[in-house]
Amino acid sequence: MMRSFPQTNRLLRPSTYPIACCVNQFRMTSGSATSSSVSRYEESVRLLNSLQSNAATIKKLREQRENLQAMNLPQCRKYLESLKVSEKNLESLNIIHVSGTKGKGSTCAYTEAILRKQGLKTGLYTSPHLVHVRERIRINGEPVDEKTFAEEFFHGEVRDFRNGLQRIILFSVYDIISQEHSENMPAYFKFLTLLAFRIFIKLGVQVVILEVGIGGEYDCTNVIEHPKVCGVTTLDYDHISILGSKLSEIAWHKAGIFKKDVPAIYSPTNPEAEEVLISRAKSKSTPLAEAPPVSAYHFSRPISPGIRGLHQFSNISLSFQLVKTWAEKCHFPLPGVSLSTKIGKGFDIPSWMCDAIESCRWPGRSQVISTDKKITYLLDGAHTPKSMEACAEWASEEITLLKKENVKKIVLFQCTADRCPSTLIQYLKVRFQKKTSKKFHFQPLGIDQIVSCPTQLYSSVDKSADSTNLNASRDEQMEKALQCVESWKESMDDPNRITKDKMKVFDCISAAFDYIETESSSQEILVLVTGSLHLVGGVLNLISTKTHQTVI
Ligand SMILES: Nc1ncnc2c1ncn2[C@@H]1O[C@H](COP(=O)(O)OP(=O)(O)OP(=O)(O)O)[C@@H](O)[C@H]1O
Ligand SMILES: [Mg+2]
Ligand SMILES: [Mg+2]
Repeated sequence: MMRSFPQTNRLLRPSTYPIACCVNQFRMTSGSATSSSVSRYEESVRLLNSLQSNAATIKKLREQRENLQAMNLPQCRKYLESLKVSEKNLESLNIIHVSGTKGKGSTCAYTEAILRKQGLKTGLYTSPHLVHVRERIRINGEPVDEKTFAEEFFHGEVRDFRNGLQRIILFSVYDIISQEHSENMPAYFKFLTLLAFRIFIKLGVQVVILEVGIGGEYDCTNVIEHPKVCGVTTLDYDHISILGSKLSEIAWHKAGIFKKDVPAIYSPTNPEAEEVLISRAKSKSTPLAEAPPVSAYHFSRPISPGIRGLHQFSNISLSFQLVKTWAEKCHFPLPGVSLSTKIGKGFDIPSWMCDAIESCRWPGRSQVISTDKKITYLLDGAHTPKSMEACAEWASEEITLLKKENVKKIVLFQCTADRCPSTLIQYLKVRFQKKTSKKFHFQPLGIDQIVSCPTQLYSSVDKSADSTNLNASRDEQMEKALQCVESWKESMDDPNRITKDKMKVFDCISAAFDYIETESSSQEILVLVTGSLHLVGGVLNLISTKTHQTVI
């Protein structure tokens, strides 16, 4: 059924496409970098990857972090100005802005799925990607197509023959930015954020769900000044070298997205972090509420959410709050939902909303894939203490449900950036408490072997591949892989019984994947892939190319 919007609702009218352009008198199309053998899309990805900072640059930048962080937003404003993206254009996107440590992507995915169910044209901006960089920019839940991505990226041009002079007018993001800011090109994430805004505006989406990259206060998504509602998901320890090592410090950054008179809702957190959220909201005149437990809602029927795991219920509750608050602000009626319910309180969840929650797909998070090679993959991109705990709990339940208790279990694990292998890996061994018939008992995950590798897909780097990540050096990642297997051994009850053949390190994901496939020729195997979303993405990439299954 097509949905018609209230005529009076100015807010939901799609914006007009900004005619950002710059004139290049000198460049001729024949001189373009696109050759017939390289598609325009591949060329876009190669240029995008050239904006990634390599490991050595990141180290250098770290030393000047304070200054650089503060520069981020003023720079973004300059780029937007060059692109002729006005505050009004951004406001017309009716943005829902989401920060937090864990569950941002999942919360955004649920929020998007619900609003799309009501016929809205949605834009969704998330990070990181699993296989294709286009996954980060979604239109109506689907990754933006290659053509649109490439067109907005570079070599979008029209010719102007006025006054007998041929002028080429550029309108794509890379062309404009590289012409006007050649000395100061935005880095990868910043560039993608600008590109996403341009694509959303061009396609006239009616709502954008915008995931923060890192932190909030200084994140380039925070260039938006008038979101409709903000959300803060579960807080945990991550990016501590940037955000601080206390939850209260982390909360300060996350609350940086709060805006005057724009309602914000947060998932429950510890008292110190909550205090910071509340005081920052107060100083910014932000109406703030805590999302209630999922039991506060009245579901019209039992549901089986599209993203598995009990931890997802806090994300679901937050998405309900974001949707309802957004609808209220945009005067967009939600059938079966009373918009007058107070923010932070439970409300009736009609059956169409249950359908949306069930149909939501967010690969790489609590995902199960069985291949015909006698391998069951459990994939989850957990990479913080809380998410590793949630992952272990989910994996253990899944193993029981799938009746794979007695199957050989391998963990394919890597931990990246400033995260600590020994802190994270202990959760895989932890025997968590499971409640059965009013009794608690401990259930081990029963992992027999660990495999680790850098999060690089192949041993040689292809700079035009979507999966290219130059942020960490191969040597650093190999070092981390060795630490991972050692930490796993140390976490065992009897480390001396762990033999070398139970601890494998490979130089790329593909080599690790081939090893696991070979192992499965003689026995059934269950593989838990976790510790990094880049690792999970690489494995999904290999499963889909090698087994031709649709996995993302
Ligand atoms: N509410 C939660 N509590 C604990 N762990 C969670 C929660 N939601 C998601 N996770 C875990 O975090 C991982 C990443 O989920 P998701 O992509 O939703 O979060 P994110 O905040 O976008 O993460 P990233 O930092 O990678 O952008 C999942 O694989 C899952 O293990
Ligand atoms: Mg993160
Ligand atoms: Mg994310």
